[in-house]
Amino acid sequence: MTKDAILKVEHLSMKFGGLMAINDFSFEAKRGEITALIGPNGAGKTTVFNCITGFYKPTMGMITLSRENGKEFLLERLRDFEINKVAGVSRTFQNIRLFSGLTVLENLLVAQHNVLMKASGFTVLGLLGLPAYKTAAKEAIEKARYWLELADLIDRADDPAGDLSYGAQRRLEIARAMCTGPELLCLDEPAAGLNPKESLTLNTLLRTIRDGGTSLLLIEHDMSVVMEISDHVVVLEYGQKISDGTPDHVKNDPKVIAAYLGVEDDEVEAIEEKLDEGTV
Ligand SMILES: Nc1ncnc2c1ncn2[C@@H]1O[C@H](COP(=O)(O)OP(=O)(O)OP(=O)(O)O)[C@@H](O)[C@H]1O
Repeated sequence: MTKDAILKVEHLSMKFGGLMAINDFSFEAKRGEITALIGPNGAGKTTVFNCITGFYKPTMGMITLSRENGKEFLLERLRDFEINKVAGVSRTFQNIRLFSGLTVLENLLVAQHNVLMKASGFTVLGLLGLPAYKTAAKEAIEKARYWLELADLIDRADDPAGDLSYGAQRRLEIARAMCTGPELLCLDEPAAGLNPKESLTLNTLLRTIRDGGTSLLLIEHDMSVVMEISDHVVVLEYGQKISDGTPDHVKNDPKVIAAYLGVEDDEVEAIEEKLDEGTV
């Protein structure tokens, strides 16, 4: 059975003044898969992410998110908080954005603030006495503990988030995003700055998230992570798609090799001709 697309990006363009950062870019992310968006520095990956998650309004194009219940949302028409709350898309950023003075557990409870406030009826009395609030608070703690276990952080639950190692802080950010119950999780360079052991722990966490039914879209420079865990890789160069397929397909695509090595277009064509002739 072919998987359906959770995210469809069609003819996306984004212009900054005279610079066409993204130029007629289309791709799909399938439900239940890890899709990686890769490309050399300045290729436009973060810009695409910012368009999907509502931080930028695209100059042109359509971004459709299809939820599991069949509801569809045109993300370019929603505001960033609606993309999270209504369309079920969560994201992390290149720079870690935790409350470093709060404990690890508190960071995950803050992420569930909306659910808790709703259960309180938005009143102080509600916070103190409503059974609905007590139930919601208990569920929020259970959910936080569940994600702390999976992120291998349960032993650090009561420590300030700022005391965690860099790799552990990255996992905490991902756990925090998962506490909002997304259908699509967008990760901006989750492996940046991690040591090899932390990278392996991250890979396990990301696979667990996918196997639990959440689709993932990630920007990543660390090819060991991309090739190891991605089901599907999309390659951008100068705001345009140059390759799209399985990790093996992309890894062997002369255009991708050329983009990363800085080879000229005519040299790529020469390599492609040789590949077609079977002489390389
Ligand atoms: N807010 C902005 N205003 C003007 N130009 C921008 C803006 N954001 C990005 N750009 C430009 O758009 C192009 C794509 O940048 P982007 O950050 O999306 O690339 P990237 O692939 O994420 O790069 P990196 O891998 O280095 O993070 C670059 O030329 C960048 O300078």
